Amino acid sequence: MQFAEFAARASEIEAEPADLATVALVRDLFCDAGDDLPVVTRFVQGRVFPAWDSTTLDIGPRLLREAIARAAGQNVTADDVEDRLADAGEIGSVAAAYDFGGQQGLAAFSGGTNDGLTVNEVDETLRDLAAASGPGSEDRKLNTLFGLFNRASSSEAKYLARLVLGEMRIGVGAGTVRDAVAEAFLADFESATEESEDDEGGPKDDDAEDRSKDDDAEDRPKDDDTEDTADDADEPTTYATDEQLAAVERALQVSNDYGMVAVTARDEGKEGLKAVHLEVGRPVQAMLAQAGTVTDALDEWDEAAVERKFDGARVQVHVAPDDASADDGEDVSLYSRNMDDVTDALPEIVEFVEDHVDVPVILDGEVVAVDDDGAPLPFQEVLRRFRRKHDVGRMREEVRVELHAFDCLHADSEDLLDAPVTERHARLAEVLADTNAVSDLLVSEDADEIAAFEEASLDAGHEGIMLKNPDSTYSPGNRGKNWLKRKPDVETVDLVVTGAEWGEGRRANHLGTFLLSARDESGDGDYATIGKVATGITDEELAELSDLLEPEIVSEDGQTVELNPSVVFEVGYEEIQRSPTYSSGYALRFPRFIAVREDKTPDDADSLDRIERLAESQ
Ligand SMILES: Nc1ncnc2c1ncn2[C@@H]1O[C@H](COP(=O)(O)OP(=O)(O)OP(=O)(O)O)[C@@H](O)[C@H]1O
Repeated sequence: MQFAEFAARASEIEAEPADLATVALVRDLFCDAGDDLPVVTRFVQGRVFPAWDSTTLDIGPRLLREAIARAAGQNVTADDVEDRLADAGEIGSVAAAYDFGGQQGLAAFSGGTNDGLTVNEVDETLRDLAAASGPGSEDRKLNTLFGLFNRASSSEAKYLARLVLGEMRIGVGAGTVRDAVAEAFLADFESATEESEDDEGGPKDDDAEDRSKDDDAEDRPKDDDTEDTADDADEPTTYATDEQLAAVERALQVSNDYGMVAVTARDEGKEGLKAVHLEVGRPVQAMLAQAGTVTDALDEWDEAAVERKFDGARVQVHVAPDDASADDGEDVSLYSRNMDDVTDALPEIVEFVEDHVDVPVILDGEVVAVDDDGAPLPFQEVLRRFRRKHDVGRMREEVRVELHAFDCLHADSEDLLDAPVTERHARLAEVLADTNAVSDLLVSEDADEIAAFEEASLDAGHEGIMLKNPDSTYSPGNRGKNWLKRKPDVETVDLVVTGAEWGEGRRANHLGTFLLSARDESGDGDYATIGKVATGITDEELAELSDLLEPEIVSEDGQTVELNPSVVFEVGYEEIQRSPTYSSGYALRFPRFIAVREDKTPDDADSLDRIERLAESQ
C-alpha cells in the first residue's frame, strides 16, 4: 500500500465523528491492506512496533522539528517550526502546512528517488532508525527523517510526523482495532447489514451514529472503568457479534500483537484465534486492582485469597530453560507493568530464576528493595534500580532487590490464565519450590483472621494487603473487581507532567516547577491540568528531571515550557480543592513530589474521574 493511500484513509477516519462509521472505515482499510495488514494495524494506532515490544523510536519532538525544518527548505528553521507548533498545538498540522514538494524535485534532479513512499518502506525505515545507537546516531536519525519528509506530500507529512511521535490522533484505539478486525475477517458482514437494514433501515444501533468516537480512542484494556468487554455490549460499535469480538479480544490479550491477530483472523478465522497462546518471551498486560475492603471482598465472594501487598515495582518473569538460542542455554526476560524490557537492570533476579526455575514459565510478581536485614524499603528505592541502563553493577551494591512472585500465568507449556487464583498459586509454589520468593496466600472467610494477616503484613513493612477472588481467572490489562488492594496510607496521585518552568538563581539551568495533569477521558483535550509541584525535589533529582524532560519540550514561552506528555510523577497532597485556576476544575493543596513513576506511562496516570472521586470522598 502506498503511504499516500494510508494517509488519505487516516484523514477520512480522523474526520469521521461516529463510532460505527469509524470502525467501518478501519475495517475497509484492513480489508484492502493485503500484505501490509500487520503494519497498518499498528500505524492506525500510532505504533511502529507491536504492543508487546518495548522498542521505541527514541525521537523527541526537538529532533522531529529539526527534520521537518530541514525538509521544508533552506529558509525554515526549527524555531519556525516551533513557533507554528505553539499556534497549531500539534505537530501533524504543522508538518502538513509546509510544502516539501520543491525538495522532491531537487531530489529527483540530483539523482534521488521521486517514487512515492510505501507503508512498508516507512515501516522499515523507522525500524532501522530505532536500531541506530551510539555516536552519530542522532545525526543519522535526523538524516533519515529528513529523507522521509523530503519525499512526503502534505497529507503524508501530517501522519508521518504523528507516527514518529507515536500519536495518530485519528480516534482509533485498541477497541476500534479489535472491532474492525472482527468485522473485517470474522463477521458475516453482508447478512448483518441486510438484517439491520430490514429492521431499521440503518445500522444496528440507532444511536451509534450520534455518539462521539472519542471514548473509543481509549486503550480499552487499560481503561480504568472497563471491567470486561461485555460492558460494551449495550452500545454496539460494530456489526460483529459479541462472540466474534471476544475471540479477537482474547487473542489480543494473550499476544499483544495486533498485526499477528489481524492476519490470523483473516487467514485462519476463529479457530486460528483460539490457537493463539501465551509465548514465553512475549509479555502480557498485567492484571490490575481496585481499592476495596475486607467487607467488600467477603460480601462478594464469601471467602478471599489474601496476600501481602508488596511495595515495589511489578515485574513479569519469563523463563525459557534450555533455550538453545540463548548464550547460556537459558533465556530469562523481565518486563515492567507496561511490558518494557527491564531484564538488564535486575541481574540478581535473572540469576535467581536461572538457579531455581527449570520449566518454561511466565510468572507475575513484585520486585522489592530490601535493607541488609531483608526488611522492605519504600518503593522509591526499587525505582532507582528499575529500568536503569547505566551503572547497574554499582547500583546493585547500593540497592538490594528481591522477587516476590504472586502469580503463574504459564508453566511447562500450559497456559493458566483461565485457572483460578488458588490453582495458579499452587503451580507457582511448585515452580519456585524450596525458595522464599513465593508470596504467602491465605484463603479465609474469617474477617478477624484476615485482619490479623493485614496487621502482620504492615508490621513487616509491607504496604497493605491484596484481596483476590479465589475463583477468578487472570484477566490481562483489566482493573476489575476480582483483585482488591487495601492499604492504610494516605493516597497519592500519579499525574502526567505536561509543562514546566525554568528555575531561578542556582536552579536557573534546570526545570524547577512542574505542571501536572490528570488524564481527561471526557473532554477534547487528553489531559486536564490540576496543579504545579516544586517542593520535595532535591537538587540531584532536579538535575535528573531536567535530563529526563528537556528532550520532551514542545514549545517555550519565556520561563514556561510545554512538554510532550510522557513522564508520570507520583505526588502527595493534603487536599484536593475545587479551583478555577486549572482546566480540571481542581487544584492540589500542598502538592509534594514523591517520585517519578518510571513504571507507568501517561495511560496509567490517574484520570480526572478518579480525582473527582477522591475530592468527593475527602
Ligand atoms: N500480592 C500482590 N498481588 C498483586 N499485586 C501486588 C501484590 N503486591 C503488590 N502488588 C502491586 O500492587 C499493584 C496493584 O495495584 P494497582 O493495580 O492499583 O497498581 P498501582 O496503580 O501501581 O497501585 P499502587 O500505586 O497502589 O501500587 C500491582 O500492580 C502490583 O504492582
